[in-house]
Amino acid sequence: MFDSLSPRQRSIVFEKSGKFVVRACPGSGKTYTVAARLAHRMSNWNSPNMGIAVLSFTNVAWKEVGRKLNDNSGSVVSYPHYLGTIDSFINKYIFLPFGHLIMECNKRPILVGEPHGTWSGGNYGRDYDQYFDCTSLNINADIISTTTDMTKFHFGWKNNIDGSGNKHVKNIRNVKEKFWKLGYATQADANYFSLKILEQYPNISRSIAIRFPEMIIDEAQDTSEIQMSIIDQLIENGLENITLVGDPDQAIFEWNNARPNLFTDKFNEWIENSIILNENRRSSQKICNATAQLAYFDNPSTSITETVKDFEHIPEIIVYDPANIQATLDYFLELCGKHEVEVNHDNVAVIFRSKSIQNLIYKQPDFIKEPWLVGKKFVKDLAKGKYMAVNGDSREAFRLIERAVYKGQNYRNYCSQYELEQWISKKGLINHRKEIHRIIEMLPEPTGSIKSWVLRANTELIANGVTLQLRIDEDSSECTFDQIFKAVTDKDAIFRLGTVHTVKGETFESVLLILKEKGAKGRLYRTMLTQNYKTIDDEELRIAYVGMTRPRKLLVIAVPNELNKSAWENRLLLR
Ligand SMILES: Nc1ncnc2c1ncn2[C@@H]1O[C@H](COP(=O)(O)OP(=O)(O)OP(=O)(O)O)[C@@H](O)[C@H]1O
Repeated sequence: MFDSLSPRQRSIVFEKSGKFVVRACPGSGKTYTVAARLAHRMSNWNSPNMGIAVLSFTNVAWKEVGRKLNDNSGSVVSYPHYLGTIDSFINKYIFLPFGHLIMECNKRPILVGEPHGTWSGGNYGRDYDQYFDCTSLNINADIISTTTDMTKFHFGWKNNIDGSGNKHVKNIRNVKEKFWKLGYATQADANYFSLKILEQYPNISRSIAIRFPEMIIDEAQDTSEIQMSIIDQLIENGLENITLVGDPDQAIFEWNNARPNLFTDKFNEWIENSIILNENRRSSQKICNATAQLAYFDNPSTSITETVKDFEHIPEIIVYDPANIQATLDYFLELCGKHEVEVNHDNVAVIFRSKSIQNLIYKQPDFIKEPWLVGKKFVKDLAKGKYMAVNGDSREAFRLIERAVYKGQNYRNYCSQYELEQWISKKGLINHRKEIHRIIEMLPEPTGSIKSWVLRANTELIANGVTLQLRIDEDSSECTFDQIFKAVTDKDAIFRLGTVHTVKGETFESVLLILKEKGAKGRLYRTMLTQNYKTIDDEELRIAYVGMTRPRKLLVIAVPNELNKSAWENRLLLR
C-alpha cells in the first residue's frame, strides 16, 4: 500500500505529526492516505491502552477507510484504536457516560430519532411531542429545526430560531426539556450536550486526550460548529496530534449544520504544517479540466492514473425531455457501450440532485400526502418493513418490524436499543425471532393501495391472535406501496441510481448527472454559472461538483433546456 504513494502522500503517512490539515481535490486519495497513515501508525504502536481515533461523518465513509485499510494492508482496526463516525465517538466517550450530568435526568441517556430509530411521539395532529426528533439546539442554545422538510411542522418558523414571541418554538422548547428530563435525546441534542459537558468538566476532555493521543478526521469539511468546538475542547485539554482531511468544495451537508469555513479556518490557522493534494487519481484530464471551472483552486488537478488520464471523451452536456427521460438514459447507456464500459452497479451511475428526477425515471408522482397518523407512525414502519422484506432487504425489514411491533403493542413513542433488549430478554431471543418472522409472514403482500392493505393486515392480525391495531388517516387519498416506498431501493435498475449525496466518496467509470433548473434551494444554476459563482459561494454548486467528479472516464450532464445547456457548456467546456 505504501509503494504507490506520491511524495506528498508519503509525507502525510510517514512524516507529519502535530496539528495539520490535508486539503485535497476529489480523487486525490484522501481516504487512501488516511488508511495508509493508519496502517503505518498502527504497525508501530506501542501503547496498549491508548489509541488512534479515526473519524468520519457517515457510516459509508468510515467503512470505506476500513475497507481500504483491509484491502491494501490486511489490517483491521481494533482496541485500543477506534474507527467510526464522529457522532458514534461522541456518544461512546462523552454523551452516553456523562449526559446525565447535564440533562437533569437520573439515568444513562437514551438516543432516539434517526439514525437510532423512528420517533413516533405525539397523540394528535398538533401535538408538539411529535417534533422532538426533528428539532434541537444550535451552539447559542436557540431551538432549531434539524430537518429540511419544513412541511413536517403545522406552523411557520420565524427564521428557524427561537425568536421572541414565537409560541410554537417555545412549545417545542418545553417538549425538548420534558423529554430530556426523562433521559431522551436526539443525535443533535447529544452533540450539543457533549459540548456543554466538556466545557463544564475539562477533566473529561483531558482523559479523552490521554486515551486517544492521535485523531484523524476524514471528510472534515462536514464538521459542524458544535463538533468543531468539541474538537477545540480536546485540543485545549491536551490533544496534540490531530489531522483534519477534507475538501471544502465537497461540503454538501449544510442541512446537517456542516460549516466548510471552519475547515478552511483550521487550514489557515495551521498553514505551516498543512498540505495540499492536487493530483487526481480517479478522473481523466478532460474531466478534471471541466470540473475545475467550478472549484476553488484556479488550476485543474492533474490526472495521474495511466489507464484513464488520456481518456479521450470530452464531458458532454445534453438536454433531457422530462416527458421522455428514458431517451436520455438510452443515449447514456449506448455511450457506455461505445466506450466498452460494462453496465453494472459498480461501473455506471445515474445520479441527480432532486429526488423528483427519480420519480420521473420511475414514473411516480412528485408529491404524495402520506396517510400516517400522529401517534400511529409504527404502521408506516410495518408497511415499509413488509415492502423491504418482499424486495430483498430482509435484515432492515426485521429491524423495522420488531421496533414497530414494540411501539404498537406498548403504545410507545420510540423503541430504544435498551428497551428492545429488555423486551427480547423477557421473551427469549429464539421466541422473539420466531414471533417477528411470523408477523412478517402474516402481513399481506405489499401490493395495491395502503388503505386496503391496512384493512387486510388488521384482519390477519386479529385472526392470528396478534394484538396490534393498525390505523391510518381515513381522509387521505389512495396511495400505493410503490408510490411511497419504491425510492428506497435501486435494485431494479441495471446501474446505480441515487442522489449525489448517496454516492459521495465513490468512483464509477461513467456518470450521468441529471440536473433541473435549480437545486433544492436558492438560485438558478444558469444565474450562478453566468455570474461566475464557484463552489465556495453556493452549496448547490458543490453538490453538482461532487456528482461530476465521480467518474473515471465518461461524464454526461443532462439539463432541462438549451439555455441551461449553453450556460453549463460555456462555463465547463469553453473556457
Ligand atoms: N497512493 C495510491 N495508490 C493507489 N491507489 C490510490 C492511491 N491514492 C489514491 N488511490 C486510488 O484513487 C482513487 C481515489 O482515491 P480516494 O477515494 O481515496 O480519493 P478521495 O480524495 O477520498 O476522493 P473524493 O474526495 O473525491 O471522494 C481510489 O480508487 C483510490 O484507491
